[in-house]
Amino acid sequence: MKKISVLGSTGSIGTQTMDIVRNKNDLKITALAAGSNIELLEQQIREFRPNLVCVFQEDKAVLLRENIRDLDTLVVTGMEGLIECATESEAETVVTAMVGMIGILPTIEGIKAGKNIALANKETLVTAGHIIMPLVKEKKVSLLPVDSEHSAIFQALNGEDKRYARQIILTASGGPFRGRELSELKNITPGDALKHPNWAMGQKITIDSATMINKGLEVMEAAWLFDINIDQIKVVIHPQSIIHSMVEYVDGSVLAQLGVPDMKLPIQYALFYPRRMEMPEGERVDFVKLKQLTFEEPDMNTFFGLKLGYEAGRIGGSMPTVYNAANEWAVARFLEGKIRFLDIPTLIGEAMSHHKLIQNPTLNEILNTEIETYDFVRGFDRAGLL
Ligand SMILES: NC(=O)C1=CN([C@@H]2O[C@H](COP(=O)(O)OP(=O)(O)OC[C@H]3O[C@@H](n4cnc5c(N)ncnc54)[C@H](OP(=O)(O)O)[C@@H]3O)[C@@H](O)[C@H]2O)C=CC1
Ligand SMILES: CC(=O)[C@@H](O)[C@H](O)COP(=O)(O)O
Ligand SMILES: [Mn+2]
Repeated sequence: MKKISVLGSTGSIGTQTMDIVRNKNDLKITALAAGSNIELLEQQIREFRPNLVCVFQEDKAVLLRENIRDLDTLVVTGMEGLIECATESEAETVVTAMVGMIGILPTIEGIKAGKNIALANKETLVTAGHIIMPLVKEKKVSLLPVDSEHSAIFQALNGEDKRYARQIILTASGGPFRGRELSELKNITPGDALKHPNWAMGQKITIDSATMINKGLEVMEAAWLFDINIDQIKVVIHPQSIIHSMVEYVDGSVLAQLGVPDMKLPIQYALFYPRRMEMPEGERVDFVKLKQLTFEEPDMNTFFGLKLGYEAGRIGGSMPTVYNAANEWAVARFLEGKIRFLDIPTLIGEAMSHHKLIQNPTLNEILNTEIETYDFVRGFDRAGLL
């Protein structure tokens, strides 16, 4: 029986993780964490009976404590509470499925406590990969990707000598605006951008897919996970999202992982690796029905957020934090209807140009860079410069 803690249990990855736990006898939940959705969290607590839960928002934690006073589950709150869930004594693996840089500290503390990590929260690795990857080695824990592309790359590298990998081919759906010109993206609404062609996901990552900033983040995530140079990672548009990514080797051989677009497979693979578990109710790839798989070059002029992602990754240091923090701020404002779609990559570019690079930032410097970037983009917006 594997015991797991799920941070972000009420979200898209979190609820799919709970579906897997529900269908398998060999997983037990020991801790759960969420931001504020105590209604769903209470249902999860009553079903899975964890020892510990965290609700980040303090007033909601007070309410939840009251609502589950008939149970033994302990309710904690805030960043301390998230860290308690990440380090819960019985948990062997922590599923990091929170959205955003809030995941950095709990992930680091989980690793320090000897927990294996099933990583969905890509923002953590993008901003603090230089701290997390050496720590994973030092603590001899595993960090397995949940992100579909990175799970595919992991599978395509499995059993191979990585020195023979010539490049990683990271596939991208292209999002709902694939093929559009820059001028056609001016009046995009949140409703338009939330219609991903293939994947049902949380709002933030769905907007990131529409701007292709998700792919910029994923290029940096892959560089950390597979210890490979940014320029050995090539993004290719594959609108069907059936090939989840590929590795090309020096002899010209290309290994790919394919599957229907369903996150249950990479989540389950990360939880049970190296075992492959039955996915009984899962849909299968039917090549005859599919008929064709197609590929295109990404349009980095229209989707200039992706170009900025490569730039941030090449520069390194604190620049990926600026890229990520400006994006987190801008996506939240776009969803509130406060800024326009193209303001998202514009703000990232402005924040990157303004930033004074820190080469090898400490954790505090990363968190300060996040705050400074928020201040900068907020000020840029307030000054009417957008
Ligand atoms: N969805 C997907 O298919 C994929 C997602 N990812 C990555 O996985 C991560 C999660 O994405 P997704 O599941 O879509 O996101 P969702 O928005 O659906 O879920 C986010 C989760 O994080 C929780 N959360 C937010 N803020 C806090 C906080 N301060 N403290 C504790 N918990 C918090 C939310 O709780 P609450 O509900 O209470 O607000 C919710 O449980 C992201 O990094 C994303 O990029 C990667 C690949 C695919
Ligand atoms: C499911 C998953 O891993 C997402 O990151 C997905 O890849 C988003 O699709 P895009 O390829 O459109 O960014
Ligand atoms: Mn992905």
